[in-house]
Parts: sequence; structure tokens; C-alpha cells
Amino acid sequence: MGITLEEAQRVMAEADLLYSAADIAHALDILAASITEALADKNPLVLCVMNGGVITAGHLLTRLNFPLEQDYLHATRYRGATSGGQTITWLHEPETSLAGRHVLLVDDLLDEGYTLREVARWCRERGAQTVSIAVLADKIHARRVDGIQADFPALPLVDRYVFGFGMDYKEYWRNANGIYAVKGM
Ligand SMILES: O=P(O)(O)OC[C@H]1O[C@H](OP(=O)(O)OP(=O)(O)O)[C@H](O)[C@@H]1O
Ligand SMILES: Nc1nc2[nH]cnc2c(=O)[nH]1
Repeated sequence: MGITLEEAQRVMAEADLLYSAADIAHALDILAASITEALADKNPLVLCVMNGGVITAGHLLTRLNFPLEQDYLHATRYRGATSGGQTITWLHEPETSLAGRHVLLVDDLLDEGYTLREVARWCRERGAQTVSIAVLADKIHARRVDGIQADFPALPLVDRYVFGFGMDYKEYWRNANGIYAVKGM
């Protein structure tokens, strides 16, 4: 599964920049304003979906100037690969009780939707009063599973395999400060 540093360097050198850091910052400002309007008086529980959600959650949280609680979970479908099965593997559940809470899930990407559909179902099963979903990138294609959409999407994404700002290429380049598409994918 691992790749060489040379492959990681090549993938970045050949990638197409879809959204710059400035584009993302602007989109997150707008996203934060929408979330504030909807949730500022709801004492929400913000759950970061690890690993991919970590950078978006960090940048988004500093833009939310109202009382909230924050926790994290790790549910993964792709596990470092560039295509995933339909099984979601839970690696960490949040410590905080979800009962009666307005839960806001924050993730990097809504693609086919299996991951966030399962996580949202799991939150409702544990008694969340409402579950809403914020994602940095909302991929546009016809493969989205039924019953899932982003309440707060920051940026639309073409149907390509992307990395950066939390999203990995075979576990590399989550640290890239932008959203990049892999050449040929
Ligand atoms: O909408 P889907 O098609 O289900 O794909 C989107 C999910 O895939 C990625 O997670 P991944 O499974 O790669 O785990 P990771 O965040 O730990 O990299 C991403 O962070 C989303 O959670
Ligand atoms: N890094 C990354 N993870 C994904 N999970 C589902 N789609 C994608 C994608 O395009 N990039």
C-alpha cells in the first residue's frame, strides 16, 4: 500500500490545482456564516470525521464564534486506497454523549456518500436530535447513494480523485495547502 517518496513527489508535480488556499479560506468564511446562522443558538456538538476532516475542522472551528462542544470520530472506507468498498470501519467513537444534541459532522469530502450516511445514521441511533453535515468539498457525479447530502457544502468538486487539505493520496499530501486532482484520475 505504501508509496515511495519519489511517487509522492511526482504525483504533486503532475497534479492539477483545483482550489488554492485563498479559494478555500474564502469558501470557509461563507460556510462558517451559514453554520452560524443555523446553529449559533443550538449548543451544537461538532464532530470531526478523522482523518480527512481534521484540517477543515480546525480551520472551520476558528471561524465559529459561539458556544459549542467539539469531539471526533474515525470512520473510514478507503483506508489509504484510492477506491473503497461499501463497508465502513469504525476506528474511534466520540466520548461525548449524543443524546438530545444538535450534531454537526465536519469532513473533508462527500463523494459517494457511504461514509457520512453511515456516520449520520450512527449519530441518530445514539439519540442525536438533529444531524447536519458540513464538508469542504462536494463531489458532483451520479454515484451518490440515496439518503445523504451535505447541509453545508463549501466547494463543488469535479469527479476526479483529489488530495490536499486533509485528503490523502495513498496517505500522503493531506498537508497540501489546496485541493489538487491526481493526473489521470
Ligand atoms: O463519500 P465517500 O465515498 O464515502 O468518501 C468520502 C470519505 O472518504 C474519505 O475518508 P477515508 O475513508 O479515505 O478515510 P480517512 O479520512 O481516514 O482518509 C473522506 O475523508 C470521507 O470521509
Ligand atoms: N483523498 C480522497 N479520498 C476520497 N474518498 C473518496 N473520494 C476521495 C477522493 O477523491 N480523494
